[in-house]
Amino acid sequence: MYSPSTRPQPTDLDSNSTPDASSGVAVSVAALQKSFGARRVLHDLDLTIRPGEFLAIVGHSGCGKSTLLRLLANLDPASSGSILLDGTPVARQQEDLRLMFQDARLLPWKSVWANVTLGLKGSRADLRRQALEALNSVGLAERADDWPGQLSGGQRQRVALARALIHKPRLLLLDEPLGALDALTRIEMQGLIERLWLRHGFTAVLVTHDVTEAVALADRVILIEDGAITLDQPVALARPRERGEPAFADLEQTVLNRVLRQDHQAAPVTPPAQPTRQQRGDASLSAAQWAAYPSL
Ligand SMILES: Nc1ncnc2c1ncn2[C@@H]1O[C@H](COP(=O)(O)OP(=O)(O)OP(=O)(O)O)[C@@H](O)[C@H]1O
Repeated sequence: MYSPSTRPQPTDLDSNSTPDASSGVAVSVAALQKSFGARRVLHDLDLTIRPGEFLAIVGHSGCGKSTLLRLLANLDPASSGSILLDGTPVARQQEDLRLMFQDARLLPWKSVWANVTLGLKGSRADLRRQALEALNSVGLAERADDWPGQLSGGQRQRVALARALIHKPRLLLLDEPLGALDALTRIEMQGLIERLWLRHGFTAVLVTHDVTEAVALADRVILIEDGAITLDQPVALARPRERGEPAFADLEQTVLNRVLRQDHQAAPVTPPAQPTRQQRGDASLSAAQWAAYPSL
């Protein structure tokens, strides 16, 4: 086990490691606001991320997690406020960051290795060498000449990860990248992302619905609620983290309780009128089932 402050040296992880373990970018967000027409999604959001930090963002659907990520990536303009990467407006730091989404977004008519080197310039031999190196770091070098359609969902996400990392980003933005994967593949991918983050030292921002995933990976978990950050929870657990350990479970519960409390504090909503049995056309329900209808 190693603590967050004593990252393993690259050579502890594998022989292809990049030596710089502190190459992440500092992110500084101040008084950030974003509205879509009359709908105000983010308001007066302040956030500082340390170089090399792993931050997870959780929150209810529609709270503005992806919106914040898109602003950090400069894909959308903020309504007001500022986003600085190492003190420079994000618009001028595009080369420093890469994004990864829930779907791998690979070009189906290009081979796996050609997908990985998209946007890179160089001789074919050099690009292929770089692609093989990147694919090797995600355990997929032997699939370099396959087509994306021949890969599983998890393998496609590995290729997307290789495609992001080949650019040596200083900031990696992850928008629910494991959301479509089965539970086992998801845990394997979490381990891979953690190892690559430890090796390369980039700053990572992960949007996730999965509180366990957030606590497993992040140095800090923030909760967005009503357009602002309402929880900023450090996760000072040694890595790699053991999900079954009491300290892990305690933190997981702390975050989960806070997320769920939003529901209890929300303004009461008038439930829609229940349909009559006749309107629903369902005579097969037992009296007990019918009584429990709202939860069926
Ligand atoms: N381009 C857009 N135009 C109009 N409204 C938008 C646009 N993008 C996002 N929104 C709105 O902003 C709000 C936040 O959306 P966002 O995608 O950031 O939520 P989220 O927290 O990532 O949700 P989820 O967890 O479901 O992905 C939503 O109400 C959404 O409808």
